[in-house]
Amino acid sequence: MEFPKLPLHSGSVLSVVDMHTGGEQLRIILSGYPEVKGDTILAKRRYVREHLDHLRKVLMFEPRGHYDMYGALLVRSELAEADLGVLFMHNEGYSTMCGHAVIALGRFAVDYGLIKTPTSPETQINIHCPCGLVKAFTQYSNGKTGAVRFHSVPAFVVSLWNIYYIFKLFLMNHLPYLFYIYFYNIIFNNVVCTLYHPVSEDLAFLYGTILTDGLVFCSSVYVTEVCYMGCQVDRSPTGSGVTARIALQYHKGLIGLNQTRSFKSGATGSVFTGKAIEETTCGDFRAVVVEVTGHAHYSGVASFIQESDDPQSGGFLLR
Ligand SMILES: O=C(O)[C@H]1NCC[C@@H]1O
Repeated sequence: MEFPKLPLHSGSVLSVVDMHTGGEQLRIILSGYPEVKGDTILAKRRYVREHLDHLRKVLMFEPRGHYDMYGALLVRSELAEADLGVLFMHNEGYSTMCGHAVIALGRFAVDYGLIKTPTSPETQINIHCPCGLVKAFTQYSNGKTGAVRFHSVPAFVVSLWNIYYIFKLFLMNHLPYLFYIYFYNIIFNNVVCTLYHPVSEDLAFLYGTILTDGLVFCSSVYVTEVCYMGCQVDRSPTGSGVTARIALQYHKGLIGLNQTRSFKSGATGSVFTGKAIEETTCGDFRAVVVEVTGHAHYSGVASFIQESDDPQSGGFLLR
């Protein structure tokens, strides 16, 4: 059956590539955004929050997205060693680190030619995130990209570049979605503390809560649940959450350098691995660099439009 061609739409078109990492969606914006101003990545993050937030809602909210949608906007980085800069977005605003997005972008950067001469068996991609420079390494052979591992920014206890609360609750797999939302609300409404970050005030906020199965003493597969900002539930084991858990386990002496642990998402069963690879510092804190590995896949390509007479074209959320 042949369909007639749609008439041309007026207004701006936002083009995207959709991927997912262990089930967690990433919408990568290809075109349609105006120039993002700012001399640094953190200034650019402030700029999009102040001037372009309507576009985040168009792409993250319904009817084009949904409550748990996640997005990445590629921007120029001020760092000479960066191959690309990225701003992350979700239902509430703009996060500072996102591991599942870095894993997806590791493939995307090679497949979409952002890296001019990819190397085998791995290609390094330096991704400038708001939290700092994250090095991704993408498996690449015979023109095909595969698994991606990345080296985090320094992670430390009691706070992290992305700040997480970690709870041991001896959870069973696959608890109802509403349970996580309920738990998240209890934590976020009752935990009160002042957070400090040695590098930038922009990074001093509570990013998420992690519910764990409590299996810290053995190396079997863990269950990790994350209810993060805006009460979204991550479908993947959460790259920054794995970073936080490895940093905590290293800090407690439960693991040594280069000891790999596996983390399974309680939501979907997808797995990331993580290990501490180097001791370092962040301000006065003793910190570690963590390597996280996972797989991402493509799920779609789309062009989104807003019709001028559509009262809901700016997006809305339903839970
Ligand atoms: O993998 C991660 O780090 C992220 N996934 C969604 C929320 C977190 O930033």
